[in-house]
Amino acid sequence: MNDMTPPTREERVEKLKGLGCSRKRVEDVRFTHGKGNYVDDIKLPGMLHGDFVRSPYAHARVKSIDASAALALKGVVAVLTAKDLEPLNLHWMPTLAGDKQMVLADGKVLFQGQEVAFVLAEDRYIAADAAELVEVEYEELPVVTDPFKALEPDAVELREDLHGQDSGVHGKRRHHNHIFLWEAGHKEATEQAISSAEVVAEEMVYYHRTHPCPLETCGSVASMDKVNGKLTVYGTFQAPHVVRTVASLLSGIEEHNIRVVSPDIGGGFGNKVGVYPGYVCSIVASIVTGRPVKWVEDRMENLMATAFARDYWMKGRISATKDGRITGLSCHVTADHGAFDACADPTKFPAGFFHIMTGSYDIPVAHVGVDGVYTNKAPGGVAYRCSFRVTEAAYFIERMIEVLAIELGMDAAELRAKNFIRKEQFPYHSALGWEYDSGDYHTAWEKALKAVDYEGLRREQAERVEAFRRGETRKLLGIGLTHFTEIVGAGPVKNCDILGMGMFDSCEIRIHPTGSAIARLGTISQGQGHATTFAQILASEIGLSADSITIEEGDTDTAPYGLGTYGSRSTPVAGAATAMAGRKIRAKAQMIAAYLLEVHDGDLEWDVDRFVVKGAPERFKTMKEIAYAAYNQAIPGVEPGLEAVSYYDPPNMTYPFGAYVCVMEIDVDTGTHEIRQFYALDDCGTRINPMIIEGQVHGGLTEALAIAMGQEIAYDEIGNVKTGTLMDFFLPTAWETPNYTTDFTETPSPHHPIGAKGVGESPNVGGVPAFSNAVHDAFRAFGLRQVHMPHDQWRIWKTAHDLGLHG
Ligand code: PCD
Ligand SMILES: [Cu+]
Repeated sequence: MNDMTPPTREERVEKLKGLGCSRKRVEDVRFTHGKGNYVDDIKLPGMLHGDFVRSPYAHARVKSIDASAALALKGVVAVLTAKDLEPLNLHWMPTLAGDKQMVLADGKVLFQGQEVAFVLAEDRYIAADAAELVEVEYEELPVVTDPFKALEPDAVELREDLHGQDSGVHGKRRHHNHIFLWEAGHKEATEQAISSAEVVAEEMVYYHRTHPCPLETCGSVASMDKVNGKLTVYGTFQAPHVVRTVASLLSGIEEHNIRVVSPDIGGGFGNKVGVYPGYVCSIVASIVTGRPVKWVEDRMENLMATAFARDYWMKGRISATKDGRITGLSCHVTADHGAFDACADPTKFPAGFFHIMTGSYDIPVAHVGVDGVYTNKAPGGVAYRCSFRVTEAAYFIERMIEVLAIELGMDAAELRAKNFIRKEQFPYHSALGWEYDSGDYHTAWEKALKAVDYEGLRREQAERVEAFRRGETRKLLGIGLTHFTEIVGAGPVKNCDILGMGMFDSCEIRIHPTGSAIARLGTISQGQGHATTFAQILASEIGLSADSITIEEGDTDTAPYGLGTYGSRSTPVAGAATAMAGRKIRAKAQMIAAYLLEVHDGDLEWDVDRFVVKGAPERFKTMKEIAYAAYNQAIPGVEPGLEAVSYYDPPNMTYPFGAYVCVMEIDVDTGTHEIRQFYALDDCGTRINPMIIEGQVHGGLTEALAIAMGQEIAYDEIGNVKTGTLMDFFLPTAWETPNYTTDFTETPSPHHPIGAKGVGESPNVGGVPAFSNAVHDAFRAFGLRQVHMPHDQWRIWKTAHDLGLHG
């Protein structure tokens, strides 16, 4: 009897494992069984291995390169230098930021670790041995690692190739080491607001240079099939289609003859957005030799030469009335871009979306100017879990708020609440030109403060300060607050592009006759779990269980064109494309169902996994039945098959937000810290998979912890990288990582088809200021205003020392 009972509506919904379900990650079976397929797992017959000779100097002329000893080593096939690439016009390559970058040293080197020669050998070890045997004669030149010194009149000219060029793609260059000045907002109005304000706080906020450091380093395997003229490139690419187009433009090989595959990727975090010399060299080497060529960098190469992030010196001024109403905000950034401007930003925005720097606050006027500067450091400027300089902006405003609170003698939580954009102001137009889609900051803030018992914490903190002053304790208590607004989902093609390619994204769906499906997207997961979550979006749209839907990404021969995964854009853009393609499937399915049920289209309504005749619930066709009919029944006026594709150009970006509180104990004598509590409330609109969101938040917070508390790419004055190994570059383990409490509110995006916003980057954007503000807050009672990150043990100790707390 029971077996005959049809499932209830709830049971049918549950079976879909659609939106809102904490579905287990389908990709993990493969990973936990050691069956992942990463670039380094790819082994092709006859494959050669490449390795770089890299510069030990930060700035030097390359007088000569002698490869004879290397070439004499058994198993060495070739040694490529800039001279070999020059006839192909590949000794330099364009960067994502409209600059150009040497592929191999052309006459000089500009940073330590720069690629000088590419050694090709029968195996990886021979290649490494041979690289040691290449004799390079260098003549050292003066080194500049400080962007302010780089702009002094007598500073050495770094980019001689640009000599005499007083403008670049982003406008005027006012000095030979200057790249651009980019501005937004109203300068005069802002100056006016600040100079006439009752209270002004001014501070230099430095967000240090760091590095995404994914577990898997960058690499590629290029294979030129000379017989049929087809080039296949496997690589750690966050944007495989863009790599295909660029490879075609640079090599002259027609695009249909290039196949780019991003296999499993062991973490991207922005590190794998850019194009690196290793990719170019492996491709050229394969074209020249006709054999597959693999290049995989090691950890030190990864830290030294690929993709730094941040390095922004942000000089800020914020003004307010005596009772704490913000009246203006100004910021001047000196941005250290290293030797080449290879920032991964949309063309129009050389400082990314830094002008989201007014944050969560209703600030009437603002102005920002960003000076890009060349120094003898590695190029990059990648997002590192933050869509295009948003983390710098969030750190800046969240520090400025704290400094203003000190200036006003006001509680920092109250100051924030007083200035939040109010719920009814959305869509909100910011002073720097953004349209925030939706938000409810006060609700999130109140929830957060209540969850941590904010007032109780402040009382405890005050008691602690007293006890410290009485000599009863050596530990201080810091309460780190942050309310951040993110901007993710680039987006609008009219505003955003990479190398001229507009930033839409795509999804193509094929429903199979038995009612299962494959969907392919222009994005590529690097650990985010797209195979799990995109199937969930579709399940809710088309009424087939997520378990019956395969998601495939990363192979340009099969996936529709897309701009890739970074800047938390997959959910806002490709996720929207997925929903829209699903709706096209449903529209056709409705016509088929109408035919099968012999009713008019309009007499049907969608119900979870079926079309039902209105008013006659016993008459329906399930999606499975419809799929079968689509292929096996002649339906007048309807083509066979059930497929759809959607290219989605988002009308706007999405603006996720969050409220974080970090409670930290600091030992004044040792400089050590202990995180007692970390509360993270995220609002990413409609939640697809709460479990994955929680994982994303944990991961992003841990990267934020790393950055705030110790991680850094540091240089000495002659340009040596001091943190080029995991001995010196802080990567937190379970030991350093605290417990996180996650929470949420849900304010859907009004323009996204399912209301979802991105979330992957939010915890980093909000996390860094929360950790840093906790350190600052612990010392507030003793007069600390601003101290630079990372807050490692030594720097915290030094802060205590400089404040006279060591007696
Ligand atoms: N509402 C919502 C949202 C979202 N989600 C989910 O979550 C994730 C994420 O998302 P998103 O936010 O959209 O993002 P995407 O695009 O996907 O991704 C990207 C990001 O992601 C993150 N995360 C991660 N994880 C992992 N594991 N790994 C990795 O690598 C990574 N990375 C990082 C980064 S850094 Mo950049 O690149 O810097 O710009 S950006 C980034 C996915 O899965 C999705 O689906 C859900 O569920 N819901
Ligand atoms: Cu960023």
